[in-house]
Amino acid sequence: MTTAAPVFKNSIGGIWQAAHDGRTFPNYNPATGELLGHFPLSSSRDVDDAVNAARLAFARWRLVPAPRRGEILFRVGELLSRYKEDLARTMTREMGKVLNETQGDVQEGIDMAYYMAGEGRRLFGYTVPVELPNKSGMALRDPIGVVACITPWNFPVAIPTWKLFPALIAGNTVVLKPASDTPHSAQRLVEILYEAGLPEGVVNIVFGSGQEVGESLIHHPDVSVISFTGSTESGRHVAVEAAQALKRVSLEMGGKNAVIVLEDADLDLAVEGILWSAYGTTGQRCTACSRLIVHRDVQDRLLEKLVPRIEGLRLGDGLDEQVDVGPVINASQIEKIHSYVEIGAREGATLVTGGERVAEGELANGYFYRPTLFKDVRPDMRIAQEEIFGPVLSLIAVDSFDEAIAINNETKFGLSCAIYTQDINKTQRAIRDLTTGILYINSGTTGAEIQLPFGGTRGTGNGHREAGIAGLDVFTEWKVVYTDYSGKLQKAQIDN
Ligand SMILES: NC(=O)C1=CN([C@@H]2O[C@H](COP(=O)(O)OP(=O)(O)OC[C@H]3O[C@@H](n4cnc5c(N)ncnc54)[C@H](OP(=O)(O)O)[C@@H]3O)[C@@H](O)[C@H]2O)C=CC1
Ligand SMILES: O=C(O)CCC(=O)C(=O)O
Repeated sequence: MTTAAPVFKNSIGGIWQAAHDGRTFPNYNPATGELLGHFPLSSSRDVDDAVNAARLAFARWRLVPAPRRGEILFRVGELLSRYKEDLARTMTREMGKVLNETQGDVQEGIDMAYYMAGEGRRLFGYTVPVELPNKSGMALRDPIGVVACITPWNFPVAIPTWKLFPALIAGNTVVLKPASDTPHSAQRLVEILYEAGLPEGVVNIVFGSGQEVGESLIHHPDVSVISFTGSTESGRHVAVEAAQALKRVSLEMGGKNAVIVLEDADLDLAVEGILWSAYGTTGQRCTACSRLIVHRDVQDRLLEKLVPRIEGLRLGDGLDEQVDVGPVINASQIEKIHSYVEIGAREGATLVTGGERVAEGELANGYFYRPTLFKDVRPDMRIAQEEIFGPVLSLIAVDSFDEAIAINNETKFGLSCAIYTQDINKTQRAIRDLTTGILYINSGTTGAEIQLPFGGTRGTGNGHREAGIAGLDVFTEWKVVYTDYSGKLQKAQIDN
């Protein structure tokens, strides 16, 4: 017996509803090709409704005391914990990464919920002395208004929570536009928010394309803040368009992250870090390692240990617990990955392993790509400079620590970086000289924690950070309050 794929709806003003014109788009499993459901293919009319609902809800939500807002987020954390397994399976089905990674993705949402719930009882401002007697000065955080959150497919729960929860605790309301490749995970997240007691309209979700829903959101006059994660191309476009209306924009975009292995490194430790940073999530993390900068003295020994481990990675459906590496997200992504492999070969890099699509047996209906390693890569090659977002690693041999640092710093991105060495002096110099948002010493380039700021230098972003206290800066406006309780015009006020 076959059951029809379910049809999902937008949530606007707390009511689940179809798109105005009733259009839908399908959602498929990238490992099997199975049809998972249909989601509204929304238009600017649906965006108008959602922004209007968020605008109306803002008038009330900003007045809810922050500790009460925090209690709702705490309940969200509890519900996410309760549904963790189910959510992880939903995510693996629509996105492909293996179950322990999708569990980790949900866990980041849980961590963020509890963390921001705590912020509800802090939201620290500060007081400082002012120049006159009987006068005080303080700075406090105000919410801004309606926030548009535009999110990618690689962290379908975690990344929305990194945006939603700080926005909400600060008293803003939200319209979420999730990636078209992972609508179901986002739909479940919004259901959970309402189950936790969020008032109607405080979070709205509108499904549909970047071209239509995304564009309408970034141009909407009542959207005050745009928080975007995705490609450099889309992020730049969002920033340019939003600049016309002087909207606040936070961008989190690509990476070309390196693992640096120095001549004194513990190579077994390095192999573990490289393997999971380069091929975990099938290389589809903005923090994934795609450059391996290795001191020439240890290159051969490292390859001897690393290559068999790469070739031993098991590809398959992420729901199977024996599988290490799931599919890539969709057809255009697998074409992009393969085109970069061809570019690498043309540029003169040596293919050590991988370099092909796998479509045999159980893998026939999915988008599987063999974990790939190039060596003899020069730092100026396109495979060493451009974000591929797939399981492709480029080894660049160097002769010194200084050369490794310089090569790391010479890409247009600067998100994360790892260095393997036993030399404390070199780790200190690495901390000083690597221009990176996140530095890992003796562990891989992935594994960010939500209590610390997340984001990068150069073209990775536009200077903002997500998570930690810094994550609140995007969603709050500083307000300064002076109170004069002297009851008279003071001399220094006249002198000024
Ligand atoms: N830094 C990161 O974490 C990520 C980086 N990437 C990079 O991006 C590449 C392409 O991935 P892709 O998903 O296409 O990334 P996009 O930048 O196209 O998508 C990210 C989000 O932006 C939306 N969007 C697309 N165009 C617009 C627009 N004009 N206005 C407003 N919103 C828009 C998308 O909607 P829709 O899904 O409907 O197109 C999605 O919700 C990857 O190969 C990788 O290099 C991708 C994902 C995450
Ligand atoms: O690797 C991590 O720790 C976080 C990765 C991430 O958020 C991303 O790839 O977008």
